[in-house]
This record gives sequence, C-alpha cells and structure tokens, in this order.
Amino acid sequence: MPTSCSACGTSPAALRRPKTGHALCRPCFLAAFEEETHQAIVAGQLFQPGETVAIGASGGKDSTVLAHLLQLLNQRHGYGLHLVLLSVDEGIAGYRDASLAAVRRHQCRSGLPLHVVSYRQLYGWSMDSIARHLGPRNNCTFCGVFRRQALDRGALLLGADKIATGHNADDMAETVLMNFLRGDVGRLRRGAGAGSAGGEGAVPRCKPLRHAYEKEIVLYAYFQGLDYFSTECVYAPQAYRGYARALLKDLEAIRPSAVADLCHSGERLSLRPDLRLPARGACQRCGYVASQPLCKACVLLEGLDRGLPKLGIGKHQRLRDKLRDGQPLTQEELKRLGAPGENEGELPKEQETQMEPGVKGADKEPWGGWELRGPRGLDF
Ligand SMILES: Nc1ncnc2c1ncn2[C@@H]1O[C@H](COP(=O)(O)OP(=O)(O)OP(=O)(O)O)[C@@H](O)[C@H]1O
Repeated sequence: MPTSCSACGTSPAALRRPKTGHALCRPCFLAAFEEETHQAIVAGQLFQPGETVAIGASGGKDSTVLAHLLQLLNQRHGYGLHLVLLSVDEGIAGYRDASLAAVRRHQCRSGLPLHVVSYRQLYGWSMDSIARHLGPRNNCTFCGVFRRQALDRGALLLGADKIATGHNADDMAETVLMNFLRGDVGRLRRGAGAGSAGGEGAVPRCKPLRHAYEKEIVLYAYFQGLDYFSTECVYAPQAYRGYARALLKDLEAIRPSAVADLCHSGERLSLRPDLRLPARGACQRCGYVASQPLCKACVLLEGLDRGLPKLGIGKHQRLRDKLRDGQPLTQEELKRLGAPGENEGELPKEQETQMEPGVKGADKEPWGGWELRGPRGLDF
C-alpha cells in the first residue's frame, strides 16, 4: 500500500519533506512550500506595496525558484510589487554564459523584464582575466566583493527599492559556520539576518528563501518543471565555503536538523554591547559603502590595475602602507602581492583585445609598467 499524503489524506505521497519529515503528494507539497514562503515574506515585512524589487537572477535553482515564487505570490496575494530580473555577468566562460542563457529562457517564459550588468562594463575586468593573474586561489574573494557591488549598481540603475536574492537555509547555515570558523564577528552579525538595510550606495536586501531547505527548493523546481542551470562555478572548488559545506553535510547526516539549528544559532547570536565594529562610511573613490577610506572593491581593483593582484587580499596592511607612502617594495614583497615574474608582464588577452576606451582601467599602464610609482593621495 503506498503511503497517503499526510495533508489531504487522499492522494498517494510523492515525497517525504526533508524539513518536516511529512509524507506529501505533489500538490500539497507545492501548496505548503508556497504558503511558507508567503508567511516568511509577511512575517519579515520584506516588501511594501508599490516597491520595485530587483531579483538577483543567476540562472541557478535558488534564484529561478525565487523569481517564480515572487511572481506567483505577487499575483496571488496582491503584494503590488514591480518585479525585475537583475543578472550580473562575471565573465566566467563555460559557467556564467550558460547560466545567463537559463535566465533569458526564464525571462521569455515569465515576461519579467531583465537587466544584465557585467564586471567588464563596471570594472574593466572579467573574472577569467582576474583568475589568469591571480592563479587558482582567492578568486571567490574578488567575485564576491564585485558581485555585491554590481548587484547594487544594477539595482540603482533600475531604480529598485530592494534586492531579493535566492539565499536558502543551507547557504545561511554555511555562512554562519564559515564566519564562526574564521572568527569573523562583523560578518557573523550581518550574515545571519533576513537582509541588510542599505545606505551609502547599497540597496536594501532581503532573502525570502532563507528558511527554505536546499533539497526542498530542488524538489519544488522539479515538480514545477522549472528550467535552471546547475553546474558548479569553475572557480568554486578552491573556495573555503566548500569546506564549510562539506562539514555541514556531515553534520546533517548525524543530525538532520543541523541546517535549521545553525540558522537559529546565527539569528540568536548576540555580541557584547561594548564590542566595537568598524563604522560604515562612504568610499573616498567611488562613494560605495566602506568601513575603510576605500571600499574593498576599489582596493582589489587598485591591486589589479597595478599588477599586484594580491594587494587587497590577506594581511598586507604593512605593504599597503608602504605603497601609500610611496616607498619602494622589495622583489620579495612584490612577489607576495602577486606581481608577475619577468616573462609574465603582458596584459591578459581579454584586456588587450577587448578593452574599450572609456572603460574603467583602459587608460592604466599595461602590466609592463608596474614598477611602483607611489600612489597619489591613496589611502588604503
Ligand atoms: N551572477 C549573479 N547575478 C545575479 N544574482 C546573483 C548572481 N550570483 C548570485 N546571485 C544571487 O545571489 C544568490 C546566492 O548566490 P550563490 O552564489 O550562493 O548561488 P546559489 O546558492 O547557487 O544560488 P542559485 O541557485 O540561485 O545560483 C542567488 O540565489 C542570486 O539571487
């Protein structure tokens, strides 16, 4: 005898919900998942009527399900939202080009407007050209910092009031674990919540799927027949997040509620009231939110444009100070900052052939001219 659906009691169950253990038929699962997302939106007061919401659309399962659900719930419950798909093209051949094709297919089916911004337009660098200089490690640092800002810049161009991203409960739990393991108190506080408030060039963000289990998102996409792209980014295997993910999977095998428990821990975490966290201000160069005189994206770009791609990564404050003060760096110090060796001083192919006049970075000296000219009024 097949198990009956525990909600309607009539149809045979099609799945056991990973989150609750309930056996449900397809329509009851879809209805429960949609209702829970609606409740999360209402309880968290994520949107106000009349708002323009830019949905961060990567073409993956989470953002595809998010876009589908927001469109459906907006109609069903009359949220009064103006929804727009916003994609960032990081310039990762074989990955983002294919996932953007999935976003375009979603756009055609849904009729939602789509806006694409690219790293090359915004920064003069694609991730592939950055990776050629940086090597296999730390690419996710560049990509994460640039993407955060690119989403804000795209949303501002669209006049969006809010950015909604597809972060799910597993992403949230991984982030809590990763920041805890790194002792990153500031991010622990920021990363665990429902979103961020915005200000200084940043648009308020929300994560309507942050309580949804990844496995249930996959099931929802499957039962709805949604078309999404599901290959891992070519640079992801080197990322620290991957280790947090593997650890989380091991924990989940022992204790199935590990994802929800970690999310809960992240939300309940409180910091000592006297703990001083860096104050938020505006970047002196681009005006974007920063806790230093320059925002992280500008420091990373400065390193790239100088041929010192590791300038903005890790604990190189002493070397950044030397640069700021116009002091020459030793060969050893240059090497630590990722300066190219004797035969590596040419521009990456893409930069040489595709850089357009007027694109940020196009007028910088090529890599051959990277001997240090002391920054002019630069303050890292
Ligand atoms: N290139 C991008 N363009 C627009 N939004 C993005 C992009 N990359 C990520 N996002 C947003 O950030 C969320 C979390 O991104 P992450 O890289 O963790 O991908 P993910 O968990 O695999 O999600 P997805 O399945 O949607 O790709 C995505 O759901 C999406 O809303």
